[in-house]
Amino acid sequence: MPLPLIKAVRAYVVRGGGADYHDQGEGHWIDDHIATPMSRYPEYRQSRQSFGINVLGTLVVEIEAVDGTIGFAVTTGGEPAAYIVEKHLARFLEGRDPTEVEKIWDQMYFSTQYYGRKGLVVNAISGVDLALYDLIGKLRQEPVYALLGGKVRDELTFYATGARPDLAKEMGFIGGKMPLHHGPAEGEEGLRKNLEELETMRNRVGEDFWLMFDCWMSLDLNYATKLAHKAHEYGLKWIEEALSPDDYWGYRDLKKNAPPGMLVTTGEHEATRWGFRMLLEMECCDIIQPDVGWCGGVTELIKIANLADSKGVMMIPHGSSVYSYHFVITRHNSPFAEFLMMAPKADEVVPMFHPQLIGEPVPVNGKLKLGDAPGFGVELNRDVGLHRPYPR
Ligand SMILES: C[C@H](O)[C@H](O)[C@@H](O)[C@@H](O)C(=O)O
Ligand SMILES: [Mg+2]
Repeated sequence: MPLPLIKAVRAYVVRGGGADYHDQGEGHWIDDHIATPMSRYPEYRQSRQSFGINVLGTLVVEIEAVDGTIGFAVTTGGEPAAYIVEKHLARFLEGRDPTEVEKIWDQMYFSTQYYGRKGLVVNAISGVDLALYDLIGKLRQEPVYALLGGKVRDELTFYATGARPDLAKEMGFIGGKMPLHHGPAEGEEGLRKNLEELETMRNRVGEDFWLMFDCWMSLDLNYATKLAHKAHEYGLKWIEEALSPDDYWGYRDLKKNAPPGMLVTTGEHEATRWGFRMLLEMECCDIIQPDVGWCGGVTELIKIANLADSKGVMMIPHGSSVYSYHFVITRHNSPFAEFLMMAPKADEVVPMFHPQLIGEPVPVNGKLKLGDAPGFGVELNRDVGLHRPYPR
């Protein structure tokens, strides 16, 4: 039974949290002296917003079918991504059958390959692809996880990312991923401070609760190797995104030299099956962490997840709210998921993409049973100040 054709594609931008979750107000843990590749410049060390981590804002993609049904999705991209959607990608959707996701993805990717391949362009493609799956689910009255082969487990289990893994333990999460606060530019003193923070949290959470460091691309191989070995004394479960996403050789060596039993993870800033094939075939990591809103969307994440599964590698998506939840629950090699603590003090569970998604589910006691509402099961909050910069 063919579905109603696509009538219109629209791209909006929104500021203030939501999918561009680094776009937060003053005093938020997510912008408090977190180590980054820019930390080598003291003026950009205290705040990631100072160098522009929140410069893009949220991209909202809406796809309307001829019967008036609307699918939508949000991701990081703002006005430049909206331009790419309206001026370049929309032509491959309007007038088409929404179920042609493979053909549409192929045309979006290869028509932009000369200036895209990763980053902003693939964020835009991802936003369109996610909105397509939301539309197909709404037209078929099925949740996206049903379109992907159905649940392989009854509920999702989460670790929490934030400044307070001790509070995350009290809230029922299986682990806490801490932002790394000091990079190589702060020398031995910074390394010592990193380890003191880890020791403090280990003493608060006990021996069995998972603790991880998220290094957000800030380290060099030598520092990362040293940190891994010293952190091993405190039972660090994994060291995440220690190096530049392009340094496949460094990740290969870090994984070889990491302490036995410590996991090396990366991938949130990697894109497409080709990027993840490189990570997998060079044996760069033990867990890949694509963001479904940045790696190419559901259509591409299916390919990425299957590549990882064929090599016995876990695929634990970077936190992206319902967009990763609907995928994770259908994958055997995704036994748990990430939840980003978006409360400023990481002391309470709030919806990750708040305030953009009406009905956005959150873990309770570290667990979540997805409902059977169509699509991704959420509606767009139209009171968030949607602006369409490139109307057609
Ligand atoms: C906490 C990290 O610095 C990032 O802000 C986070 O978004 C990402 O790296 C993650 O894995 O959640
Ligand atoms: Mg990360």
